[in-house]
Amino acid sequence: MSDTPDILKRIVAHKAEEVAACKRQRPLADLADAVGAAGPTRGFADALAAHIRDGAAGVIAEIKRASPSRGLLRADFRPADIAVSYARGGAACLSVLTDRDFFQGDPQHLMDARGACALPVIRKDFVIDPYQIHEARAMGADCILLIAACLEDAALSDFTGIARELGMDVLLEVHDGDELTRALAVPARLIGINNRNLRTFDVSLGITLDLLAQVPADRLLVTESGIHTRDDVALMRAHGVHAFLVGESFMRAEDPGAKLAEMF
Ligand SMILES: O=C(O)c1ccccc1NCC(=O)[C@H](O)[C@H](O)COP(=O)(O)O
Repeated sequence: MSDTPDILKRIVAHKAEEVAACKRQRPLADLADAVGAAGPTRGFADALAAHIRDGAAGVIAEIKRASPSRGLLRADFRPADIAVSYARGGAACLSVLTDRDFFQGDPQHLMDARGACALPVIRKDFVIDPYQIHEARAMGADCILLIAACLEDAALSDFTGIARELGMDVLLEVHDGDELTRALAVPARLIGINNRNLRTFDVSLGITLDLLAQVPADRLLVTESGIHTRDDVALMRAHGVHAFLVGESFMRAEDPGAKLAEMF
């Protein structure tokens, strides 16, 4: 794929234009009312931890129509129905893509999914500006994703603080040892190790296995991407990794929640 090597750069550059347009349309001050009306958060990290404490896997089940690496994943795409199916299948939390241009996502997908069940939801997008954190809460999100590869140290720390002030958890995502070192300097409870290299799209579960020893016990490690089989789940759990973020395998299944129950 000719456009893969710079996909993260392209997404971030595009995101800056998108955020600037959103700010013009709906200034931060206007978001405050929606943030106030959003109601309490549902406790994303707590829900994951509770599943694991009970001996189960903590599954963050993803709702995404398409991705840059895989193209269209699901033609029959109804976020509310998928959310209900995931809740029935035993998910601890939901992840909903809100990026329109690269994932065919939409903020409405998050609102529909969250409205259809009682599960906490992470806004899965490329956060590069505090505006998006307020926007996330305004649309109901209980957690945001921060990607170490997209943000300087100061932003990782500041954005985590803003999310916490708004009552949200943060899933701080890394892909290598340097990013993990930077992430551990930030008081985010959830550390995501993405098995997918977001620049080349290579996926290897070895990324989690190589880095997991460096994650202290007071952080909750989430393995992300490339989990497709019961063997993948068993491999991770045998290494003490009990929290998972899974998208593609569920999205390609006719009944995503049944697929979740079967794999976990
Ligand atoms: O998946 C992509 O193509 C992608 C490209 C650029 C940035 C992020 C991308 N994916 C986000 C994710 O990492 C996954 O949605 C998530 O971890 C679930 O992975 P999977 O189970 O493999 O769908």
